[in-house]
Amino acid sequence: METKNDFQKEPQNNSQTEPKLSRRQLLKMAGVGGAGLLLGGAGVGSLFATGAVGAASSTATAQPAADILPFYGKYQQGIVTPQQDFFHFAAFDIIAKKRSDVRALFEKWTDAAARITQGQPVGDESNNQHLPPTDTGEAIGLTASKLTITFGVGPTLFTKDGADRFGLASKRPAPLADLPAFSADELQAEWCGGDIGVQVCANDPQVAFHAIRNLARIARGSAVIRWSQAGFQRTERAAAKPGTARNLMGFKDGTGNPDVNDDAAMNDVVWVQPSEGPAWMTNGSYMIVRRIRMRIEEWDRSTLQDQEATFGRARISGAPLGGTDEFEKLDLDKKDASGKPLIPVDSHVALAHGDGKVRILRRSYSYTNGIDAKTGQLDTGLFFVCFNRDPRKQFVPMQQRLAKNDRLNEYIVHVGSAVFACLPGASAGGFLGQELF
Ligand SMILES: C=CC1=C(C)c2cc3[nH]c(cc4nc(cc5[nH]c(cc1n2)c(C)c5CCC(=O)O)C(CCC(=O)O)=C4C)c(C)c3C=C
Ligand SMILES: [Fe+2]
Repeated sequence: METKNDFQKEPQNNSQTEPKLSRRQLLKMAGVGGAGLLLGGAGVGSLFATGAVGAASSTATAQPAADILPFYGKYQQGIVTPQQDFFHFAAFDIIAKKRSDVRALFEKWTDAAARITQGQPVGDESNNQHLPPTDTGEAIGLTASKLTITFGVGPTLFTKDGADRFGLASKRPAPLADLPAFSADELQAEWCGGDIGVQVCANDPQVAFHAIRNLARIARGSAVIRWSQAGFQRTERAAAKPGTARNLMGFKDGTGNPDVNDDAAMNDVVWVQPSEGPAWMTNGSYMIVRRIRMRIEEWDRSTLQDQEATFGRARISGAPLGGTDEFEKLDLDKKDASGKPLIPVDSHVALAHGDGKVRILRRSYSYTNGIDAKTGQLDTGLFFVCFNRDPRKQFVPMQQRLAKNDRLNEYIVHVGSAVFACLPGASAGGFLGQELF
């Protein structure tokens, strides 16, 4: 596919008769660093063109195949992909007015994402001394680091304040509804919503940041970042043994996830099926993100017994209480000698598990954002991410149970929330959202 972002466009006019402006003035006029780059305009374009110098020095980095995940395919990467070490999430709001502009943005984003996930710079290299570099450069010399970029569209892309902004209202799938308010919510507007959600994961934090930064740069004039959050888990290198990562409360987090290698389970839990409609969402998935702050100062003062009863699992092994192995079946009927359930009925796993019939795929990361200036407490927690086929039947009832009775609520507070319909994968030559826009 040949789509060029605004940084790749070559000047279109070589006239030498334009008034002389300093390079700095030209860059400002052109809105450099943003999509306002009016290179088609005669004056700016011509002067830039006359200044092209220098032989292009390659920024290509030899890429070990093991560090590259394919971009094109039936599904988007970053959903059933084994979890990478670092994460960067950005919610964007569209400022463009026309559906064709949104479509053009997705064409450009697809092209950029297809390149950077393969360890290539955004767009073709250019050594034009009078233009900003096409790529921002901080990933030069770095491997692709299993970079994945997963795009989703939020309910407000379809209707906002009752208005059918882009003529897409009739295409909104019913499961892409605003989440209901949950009883324990303390949501803050600055961590909520977004017309588009972009999840970036990689085994290097700079590679992940580079992706978000360049997508935002390409979007300038069409979309702006509404909020963003970086996240992490332990790196594979730091782990003495491979295994489930721990969250910031010190517990293994992810044990009870369905097996991402089990296609039947993924079709049941994650992927929107052809029968479910609309067609543009087949092989997509709904992504819920919740920014959940942990009151870790309180948590760190609670006893081990209380901590284990809160989750219903042992801290060190990760086994269900009363068991010995992390992956043994969760048996909520097991009782102690006095007839009391070994896994408390109000523990996190008991409530999340329910009858075990409704599942979600979690893909969360820890986050830390310095301190809360008002309280002096750490602003840290879990950036909860999950994928499901229909949030109304999966995430929502589960979170309703948790919000009402979960012992964990004493130590956490949900401050951010958003829901996105993650598009199906794109095929080479096509672009993400092609069926929608
Ligand atoms: C609505 C969905 C869920 C939210 C929100 C949530 C928040 C949350 N979870 C932990 C830590 C753990 N969760 C664990 C298990 C678990 N959690 C959910 C769902 C939500 N969690 C599910 C579906 C499950 C699995 C239940 C099962 O069937 O076994 C565990 C235990 C280990 C594991 O299975 O991953 C931990 C630990 C935190 C800290 C948190 C919010 C900050
Ligand atoms: Fe959980």
